[in-house]
Amino acid sequence: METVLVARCIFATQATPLLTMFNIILFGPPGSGKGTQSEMLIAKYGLIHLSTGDILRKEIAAGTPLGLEAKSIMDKGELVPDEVVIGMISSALEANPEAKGFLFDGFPRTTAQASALDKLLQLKGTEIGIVLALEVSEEELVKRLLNRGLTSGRSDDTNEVVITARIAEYRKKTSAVADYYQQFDKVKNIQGEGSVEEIFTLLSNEIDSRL
Ligand SMILES: Nc1ncnc2c1ncn2[C@@H]1O[C@H](COP(=O)(O)OP(=O)(O)O)[C@@H](O)[C@H]1O
Ligand SMILES: [Mg+2]
Repeated sequence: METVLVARCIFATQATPLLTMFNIILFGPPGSGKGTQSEMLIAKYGLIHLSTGDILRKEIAAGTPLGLEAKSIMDKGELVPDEVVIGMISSALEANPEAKGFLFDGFPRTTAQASALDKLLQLKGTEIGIVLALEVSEEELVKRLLNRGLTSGRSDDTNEVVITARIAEYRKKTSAVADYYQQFDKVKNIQGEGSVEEIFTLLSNEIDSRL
């Protein structure tokens, strides 16, 4: 027992070690801070970051057939078909057999994706540990996304019509994902307005309480 505690203290000065696999969904509307907080969380907990948006944008940049198909959908602020993103996540899970845990960002975006993810994780003998849902007002979301559009190079961030369509798509199809995980008592709502550090502390405290 003592040895374990000492080992934990040594590790704690660098990163918080995960003793068993722990998987997190960072949930919230576009612009709620998922990407920002993900970078900090993966560094702290040694998780593998799986952002379907980032993977799709890489496909677009590489000019692959998948990227071409995805671009026309994403430019309208709509969701890429379930089977496409589920396939991407399935490959990413297979490509990281040694992972201590995964941080899902921007996925699942529909309840069909959520139940597919549960099945994929079950096959690996693991599950979602917690769904952290960032709450941000619509006014603040639009402000942040337009601001991100000034530097992100993302065409879907520069047009307010597309931004509004993405938020509407979130309310129509994605918010139900929180209800899906609520039935398993896995959702924790987090105040997503405030400084990046304040929000990071709230997220970390929730994770630490479940480890
Ligand atoms: N706590 C925060 N306060 C203000 N702006 C933030 C905060 N967190 C993120 N942002 C900004 O909001 C925009 C969207 O954040 P991002 O992390 O990309 O969101 P998401 O991945 O959920 O779409 C970015 O320009 C980012 O710099
Ligand atoms: Mg993002």
